[in-house]
Amino acid sequence: MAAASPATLNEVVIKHRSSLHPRPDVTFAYGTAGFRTSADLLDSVIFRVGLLAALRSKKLGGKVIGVMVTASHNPEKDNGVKLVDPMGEMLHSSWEAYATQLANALSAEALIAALQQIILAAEIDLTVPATVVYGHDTRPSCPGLVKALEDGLESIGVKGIAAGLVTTPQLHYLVRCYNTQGTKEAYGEATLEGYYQKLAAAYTTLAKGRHLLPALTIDCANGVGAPALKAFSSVISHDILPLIITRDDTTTRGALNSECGADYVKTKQQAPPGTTLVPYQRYCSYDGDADRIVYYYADDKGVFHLLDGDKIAGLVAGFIMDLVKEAGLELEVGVVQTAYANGASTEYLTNKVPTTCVPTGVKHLHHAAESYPIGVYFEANGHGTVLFSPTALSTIASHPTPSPALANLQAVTEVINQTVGDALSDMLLVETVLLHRKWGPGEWDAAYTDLPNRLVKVFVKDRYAFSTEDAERKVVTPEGLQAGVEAIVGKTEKGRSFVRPSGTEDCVRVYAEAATRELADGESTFSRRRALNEAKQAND
Ligand SMILES: CC(=O)N[C@H]1[C@@H](OP(=O)(O)O)O[C@H](CO)[C@@H](O)[C@@H]1O
Ligand SMILES: [Mg+2]
Repeated sequence: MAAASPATLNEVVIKHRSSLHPRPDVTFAYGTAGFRTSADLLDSVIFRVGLLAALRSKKLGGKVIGVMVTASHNPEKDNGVKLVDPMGEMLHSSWEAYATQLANALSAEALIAALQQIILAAEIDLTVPATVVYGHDTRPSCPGLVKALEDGLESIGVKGIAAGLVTTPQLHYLVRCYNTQGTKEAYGEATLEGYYQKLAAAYTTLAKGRHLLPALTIDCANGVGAPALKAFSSVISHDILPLIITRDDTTTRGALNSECGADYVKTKQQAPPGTTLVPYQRYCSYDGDADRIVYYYADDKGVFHLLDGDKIAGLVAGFIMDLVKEAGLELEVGVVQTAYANGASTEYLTNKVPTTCVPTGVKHLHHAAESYPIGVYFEANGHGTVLFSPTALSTIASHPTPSPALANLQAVTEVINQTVGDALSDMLLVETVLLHRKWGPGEWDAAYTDLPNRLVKVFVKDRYAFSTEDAERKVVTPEGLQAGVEAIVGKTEKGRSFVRPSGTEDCVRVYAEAATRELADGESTFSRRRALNEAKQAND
């Protein structure tokens, strides 16, 4: 057992170390994706995140807390950091304000005062030993920022466990493994090798006796997904999972997320330039930290088709429902989406399963999915996973009648990363369903046709002038804007449009969909103009 820590902060050490990580003249906010901005502004923030992670671990009785240094799909010059709570979930929202408070403390003295306030407010016993595991993506700014994090940890007397280069979902996996080892909820071995072996074993079970699909081509966004996927493919037989790994250049400066990756493909609705799509072959793209995935293919006319998070949710939910039924179990499957889910997907899903719509951000989806025995959640952009409740897991494990469906369901619980969306693990689940259904991308896509849609950014003076309700589907302020949007939507066939402030960028997002491309474009133009007009008045 680790020795107890001193009951007070070593203020001299913290002040001195903090002076080595001076704060720039910028206001920071811990948002939907933690702190994320230009990498050259983050040194002080990450030093302070080290302090906060240690406090969080102490608060939770010494449970292992995770810190991931990444800026996901952002350009290479950016970076970011987020904290991971003990079961591999996002930092509890009640602590986001503490993170913001520490990041914005103006001086070393103010930092100490902020720490003391948090210790008091959260009733933290400093004598509890803390453990923090941390990892990073492939950005060139990571080594320096990780050093700042280690300085933060050391200055509060915490050693930390370096996980090194990892995907975001691998870090979440490790955190959960550390905190559950030796218990009946043991999630796996707390090593990358353990992660790869767990997924490989589950997929091997699921693929057994099935006819192989042609190779899947993966665009790794020139990010950390590339080394992870290579490590994974070395532990699984190529005969079971033939892969063609592309966009795997993690050394050329500027290559990360540049004209490739899940965000590029989803936003541009096209394959990365230079990719020749062979009709009806499967392609997928990860994002820069490999927690998102989208699939796509070309039909025989060469037309591009996107199979995004909504399509994955539909595919996966249908498959799991069938397995549950075949295994003779009674477990409800529910799907969680956000307002960005294509209206056609929502219509398709609500006819089959209970669905919930929640505000943008994984923490909202994850939380809502926990209320179902089996909760499938996906953002349209490809971030999502499947959660099995403890009751569902024990029902599956203890079911008295063995069957292939039961064995497959059990393997699905292992192949899917239940801590957070995981491109690699989601990919294995999609491949599983296609194998079992004997489907190519065309058959998968046939479930429903997406309504044409448009997502645009609107730059306003103050995005905080925009507030929403009804899971962000209605804008409350600026006043009058919602009425304007509704007037346009009312006149549009299958029209739907909403306006909300982004939680990660300094802009307002406008989404519109309609029966035809022309109508969707027109609707988005009107909504955008209305948003600009109302914002002008609200911001003046
Ligand atoms: C429309 C869209 O894709 N929004 C993204 C984006 O959030 P915004 O609040 O829209 O900036 O970043 C989030 C964090 O990565 C992600 O969860 C979300 O889906
Ligand atoms: Mg990501």
